[in-house]
Amino acid sequence: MPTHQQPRPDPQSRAAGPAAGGPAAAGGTAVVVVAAGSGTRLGLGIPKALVPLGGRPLLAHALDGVIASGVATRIVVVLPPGDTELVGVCAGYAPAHPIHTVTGGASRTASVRAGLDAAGPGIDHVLVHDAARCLTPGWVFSGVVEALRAGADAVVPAVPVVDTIKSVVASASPRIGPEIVAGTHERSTLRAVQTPQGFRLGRLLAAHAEASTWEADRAVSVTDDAALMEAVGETVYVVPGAPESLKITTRIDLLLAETLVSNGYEEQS
Ligand SMILES: Nc1ccn([C@@H]2O[C@H](COP(=O)(O)OP(=O)(O)OP(=O)(O)O)[C@@H](O)[C@H]2O)c(=O)n1
Ligand SMILES: C[C@](O)(CO)[C@H](O)COP(=O)(O)O
Repeated sequence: MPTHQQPRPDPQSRAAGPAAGGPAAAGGTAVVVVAAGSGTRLGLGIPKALVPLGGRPLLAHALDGVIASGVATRIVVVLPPGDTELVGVCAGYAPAHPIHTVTGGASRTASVRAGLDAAGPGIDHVLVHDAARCLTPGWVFSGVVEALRAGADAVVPAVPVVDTIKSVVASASPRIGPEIVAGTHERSTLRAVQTPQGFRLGRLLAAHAEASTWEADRAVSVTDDAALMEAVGETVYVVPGAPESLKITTRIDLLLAETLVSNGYEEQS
């Protein structure tokens, strides 16, 4: 069944939280929020997680969403090296919601690895979430956790692709145009993948360990954790994502996010 035709889960079901458990939920669920990126494409000269949205840093919106979802037994935030401000944002959630902070690396994959190392004892499942997807609704977190509890070792939320996607190669006549089309993908099979991506912690750690032995160019082309799981032969399940779970990458994304916040989307999620 296409993901977009699946029913939207009842938001009340998230109140069950991690203790409710299921066949595959013996231990806790850690949420690793990766927030160590520099925000080069946004171009505001400050780490993206610190950029204000509706007057509060992106990271605060992301943490509000994680906490409201009720799925986390432990929250780990991965921060840029040398940060002094985002650590204060995290400290503001204590004592009700203690946030564990660690320093990230030069790539998203390195930052995720640092977060996984801090997942702590008694954790079965981990959700890896981009701080840049700071408006993700709680029902997306719940949907990922439900699939893990039903027995999946890897789960991604996704939405159908609305553009026609083509592969390209370098053109032999750059005077006319730099690239030519090499093929057109069947759109009905394509999904735009979001975060939080959920995993059985041991399996994701094993995939990261395997990836650390790869050649640099292969490792650099990995843009999400699910791709590491795919590369080691794991089955990755897909559950519904949300359009408002956009990744704030460029100025136009920030403008859209400002509009969503000022129209009360967070309160509705
Ligand atoms: N070394 C890195 C790079 C990225 N991220 C995180 O991974 C998520 C997705 O990355 P992206 O949106 O590309 O963020 P930036 O790396 O900050 O953006 P840019 O590439 O424009 O610099 C973000 O929450 C970002 O903070 C991270 O923790 N560590
Ligand atoms: C993980 C991700 O958000 C899934 O869509 C995406 O791959 C991150 O890409 P980025 O280039 O590191 O922002």
